[in-house]
Amino acid sequence: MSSAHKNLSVFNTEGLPDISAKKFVIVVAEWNDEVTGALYEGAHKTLLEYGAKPENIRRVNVPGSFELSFGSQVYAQKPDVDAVIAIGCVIQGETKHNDYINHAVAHGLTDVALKYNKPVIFGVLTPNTLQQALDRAGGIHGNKGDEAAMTAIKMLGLQ
Ligand SMILES: Nc1c(NC[C@H](O)[C@H](O)[C@H](O)CO)[nH]c(=O)[nH]c1=O
Ligand SMILES: CC(=O)[C@@H](O)COP(=O)(O)O
Repeated sequence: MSSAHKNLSVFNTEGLPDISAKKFVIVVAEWNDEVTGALYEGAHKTLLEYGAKPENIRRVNVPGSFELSFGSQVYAQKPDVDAVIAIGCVIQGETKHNDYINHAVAHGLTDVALKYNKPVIFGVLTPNTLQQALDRAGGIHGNKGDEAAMTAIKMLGLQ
């Protein structure tokens, strides 16, 4: 189902775990920072809204989305980190570069989550245009950052 038919900021909030003692790291790609900044704000706001403490949320920047996997691993390996949220926006260009980045990040983040047995969330937009990104970073389709944060919360409820 596309974001046009399921708003990214609307979710079922029944049965959520207590995250008041949970520690989160949000790794943010600096490329397309107009978009990634809005995604970060959405994720940060959502974590606070559902019970995380401000002092338990840390932001870390990396140059681009390709670096999200390594940046996430640096923090996922820390015993006191409960979940990592990776934030990025990879906009299609003239070449296939975006495809290589997107596939690398998707696989890389999955590998980190499985290696360190903790949630590592794919909060990466992969739009064709900047407008599609803006529509999903607090625009008409909601905020992917909200969704990424809620996903982290729900995955912590599995443990
Ligand atoms: N074009 C985008 C990039 N490109 C940069 C890569 O992510 C990476 O930093 C570089 O290839 C060096 O390893 N990154 C994005 O996040 N978004 C883009 O649209
Ligand atoms: C995803 C990218 O790195 C992209 O912005 C690069 O653009 P291009 O494919 O036109 O070189």
